[in-house]
Amino acid sequence: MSDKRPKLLIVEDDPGLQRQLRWAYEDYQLFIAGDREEAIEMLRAESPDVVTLDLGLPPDPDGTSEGFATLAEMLRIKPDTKVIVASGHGARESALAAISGGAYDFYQKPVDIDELGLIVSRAFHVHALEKENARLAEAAPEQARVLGRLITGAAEMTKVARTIERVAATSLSVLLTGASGTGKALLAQGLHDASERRGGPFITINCSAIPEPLLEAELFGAHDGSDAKAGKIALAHRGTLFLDEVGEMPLALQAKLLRFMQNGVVDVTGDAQPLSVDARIVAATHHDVEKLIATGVFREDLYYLLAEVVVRIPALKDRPGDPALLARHFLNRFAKEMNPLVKGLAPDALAALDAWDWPGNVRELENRMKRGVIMADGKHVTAADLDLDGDRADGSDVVNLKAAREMADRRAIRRAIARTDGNISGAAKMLGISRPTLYDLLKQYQLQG
Ligand SMILES: Nc1ncnc2c1ncn2[C@@H]1O[C@H](COP(=O)(O)OP(=O)(O)OP(=O)(O)O)[C@@H](O)[C@H]1O
Repeated sequence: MSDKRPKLLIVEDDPGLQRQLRWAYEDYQLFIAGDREEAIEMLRAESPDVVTLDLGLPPDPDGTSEGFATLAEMLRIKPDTKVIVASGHGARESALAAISGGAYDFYQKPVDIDELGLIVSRAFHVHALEKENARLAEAAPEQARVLGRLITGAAEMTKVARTIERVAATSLSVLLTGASGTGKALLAQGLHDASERRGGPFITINCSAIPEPLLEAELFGAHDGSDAKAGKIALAHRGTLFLDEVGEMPLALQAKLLRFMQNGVVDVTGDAQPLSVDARIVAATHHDVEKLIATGVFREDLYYLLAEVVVRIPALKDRPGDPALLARHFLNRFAKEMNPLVKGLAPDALAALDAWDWPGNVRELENRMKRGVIMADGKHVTAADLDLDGDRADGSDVVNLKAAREMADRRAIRRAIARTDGNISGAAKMLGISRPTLYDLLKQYQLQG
C-alpha cells in the first residue's frame, strides 16, 4: 500500500542532526538532503509540502548564502512549499530576512525537537488549509455550476440549462441556436451527459469545417471494395450525434440526413446495404435558420425534424454578472496551469470586463483570460493584460449620440445589476433612478433583470 503520510524534506548537512531528526518524525514520510542540489532534486521528485532548511549549507556552512539560494530556488519551483529555516544562535536577522524572502517560519539552533515538531505540524496544517482554500476558490460556487461544467449566475442561462436537463430525458431532437462562442458545444455535451445515453458515445461533427465530398464520408461512412470506414452517424449508435454548424450542410447531404432522421437508416456510400443506427441528434447553428429556409439553402422538412425543441442561447453580454464570474473561473484555471503567482483581477480589469460587449462571447473571454494570466506581471491581471484598456472598451466607434447614450445606459445598467447580484432595488439605487424606471429601461433595452 502506498504511504499516505505527509512528506517532509529536511535539508541539513550535519550527519548527527540528520540522524536525530530522522527518528523524531514518525508521522511523516521523511526525505533528507545534505546540500542544495540534493534538496532541489528531492523537491522536484517528491513535492513535499513542508521543508526544514538549515541556512548554513556547504559550500558556505558558516554563512547563509547557500541557504538563501536554496530557499529562493525552492520557492521559485514550488511557491506553495512551507519552508522553515534554521538559523544559528544569535542569527535572528538572517532568520527574519528569510521570512521576508518567503520562508514560512524559523527556529533557532540548537534544535529543540518538540518545539520544531510543533512548528512543522502547524506548517502542514496551514498548507492543507491553503490548498483547500485554493480548491474552493477554483471551483465555481456550487449554485453557479449547472449541467456539470457550465458556469453561470445569470437567470437567462440557468433557464437554458434547465430546459436542456428537461429535454435530455426525452428522445426529442434539439436545435441549439446562438452566436459563436456562447457554449453550444458545451450544452450539447451537457445534454448527452444528462440523458440516459450518457454511457454511450458522444460524437461531434462540424459541418462547416469539412468540404462536401469528405463530409459525406465522415457522416455516412464509405465502403470502397474491402475498405470500409464507419461514418460518424454509425459511431454514435446508442449515443448522441452533435451536428455543429448544421446550417452549413450542403443540400445533397441534407437529403441523406433527412432519410436517416425519418427511418433510422444510414446509406453508406458505395454500399447497397443500409445500416440501422439508433442515435440521438443534437444540432447547433449560429444562423437564423428561418432565413436559410427562405433563401432555399436549408430544407424546411429537415428543420422540423432537427428542431423539435429549439433552445436559444443568450449572448454573454446579456448575462449579467457572468463575465466577472467566468473570468475568475478561467483565471484560476490558467493561473494554475501557466502562472501560479497570479491570484486575482485588478479593479480596472473588473470594470473593463463589465463594460466590454463580448462579440466573441465565452470563447473570447476564455482567450483574453489566458492572455491576461500570461501577461500579468504581479499578482493581479489588469485591463491592459486583457487588452481591454484601449478605446474599444469604451465604445468610441459608435456612430451617433443616441447610440452612444444607449450604449452607456446599457453598460451602466449591466454593471449595476452585476454588482448587486441581480437585485433590482439595489441596482436602481446604485444608478440613482427608481425601480419602475429601471424596469422600463430593462424592457426598452431588452436586458434581463
Ligand atoms: N458557461 C460556460 N462555463 C464554462 N465554460 C464555458 C461556458 N460557455 C462556454 N464555455 C467555454 O467556452 C468555449 C466556447 O464554447 P463552445 O465551443 O461550447 O461554444 P459554441 O457556441 O459551440 O461556439 P461555436 O459556435 O463557435 O462552435 C469552450 O472552451 C467552452 O468550454
